[in-house]
Amino acid sequence: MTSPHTTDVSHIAPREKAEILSQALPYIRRFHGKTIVIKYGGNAMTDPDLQQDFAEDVVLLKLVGLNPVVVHGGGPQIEGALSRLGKKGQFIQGMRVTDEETMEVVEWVLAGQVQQDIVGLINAAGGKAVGLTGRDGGMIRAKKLKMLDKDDPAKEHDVGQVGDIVSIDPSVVKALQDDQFIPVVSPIGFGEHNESYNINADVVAAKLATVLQAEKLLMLTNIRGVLDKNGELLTELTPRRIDELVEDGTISGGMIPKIAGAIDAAKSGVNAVHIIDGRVPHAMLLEVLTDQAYGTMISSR
Ligand SMILES: Nc1ncnc2c1ncn2[C@@H]1O[C@H](COP(=O)(O)OP(=O)(O)O)[C@@H](O)[C@H]1O
Ligand SMILES: CC(=O)N[C@@H](CCC(=O)OP(=O)(O)O)C(=O)O
Repeated sequence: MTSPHTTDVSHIAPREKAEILSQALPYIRRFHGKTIVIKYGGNAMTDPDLQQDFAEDVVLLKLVGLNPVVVHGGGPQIEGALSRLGKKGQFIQGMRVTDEETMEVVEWVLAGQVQQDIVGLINAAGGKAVGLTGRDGGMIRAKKLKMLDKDDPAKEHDVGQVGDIVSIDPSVVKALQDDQFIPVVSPIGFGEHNESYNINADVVAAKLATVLQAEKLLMLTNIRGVLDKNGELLTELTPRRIDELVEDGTISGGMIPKIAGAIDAAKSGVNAVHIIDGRVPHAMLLEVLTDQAYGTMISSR
């Protein structure tokens, strides 16, 4: 019997199943030993069945010889915790304005709850996940983000303890990978005086992919990819086209830091950068192990 969320494949004959599996071989060979950074967005992780699929896919990729590194978000989960405290999140250009109390909530929700949920699911699926924040192993050094208004650069917004990445030392991630662990990273950095910073998870994923010289960066979100003004999926985007779409307001909100991170990673040598729909079961396997193109691919030029 299949579990309620699993697609029923009992009608497929064993020979056909074997054929389907064997078609993954060229991809497994191509990506064997390569690092794949997966940004798991807070909006993509709201369905428990999809979460389980996600964890199983991460384990499968690891067991066939790839090196997945998960960077998770948790925007909606932070929002839920804030509202229980009677607070409402405020965003400027896709970044959460983070006062001291909000920072405490962010650390607690991301590192204490979301990260540990993902670690538990991956471990239950047969992997060996280890949760980390940017503090662990001195991984993510940050400073206060200076945010200039996008329309009037003379104007500055105070977004509180939002971090701008100063440097990433990936040695702890590499050490874990070498020992067959799957790192699960929360987007929290530390400053000169040991203060914590809230960093957008897309920004962390993109920078980590660059520093690790990852083969791929997959950003799983709650939408088909980047859409144009008419709601049509844009399957490939260049930096120039992206500038136009941000300029005319087609790209807004949480898509701004995502697309900015995606361009940075593509320009810095990450071979393939994709924004894909995390609501599609096994979105990651489809993208990595089949020739099917999904979502939006961001090119470097
Ligand atoms: N042009 C666009 N195409 C697609 N999504 C967009 C666009 N502009 C803004 N968005 C918004 O960006 C959201 C994805 O960003 P975000 O909510 O931060 O997701 P995540 O939690 O996965 O990081 C979409 O759900 C959509 O509301
Ligand atoms: C500075 C900033 O905005 N940090 C984000 C961190 C979590 C995140 O990025 O979550 P998603 O990937 O689900 O959007 C926040 O506080 O919501």
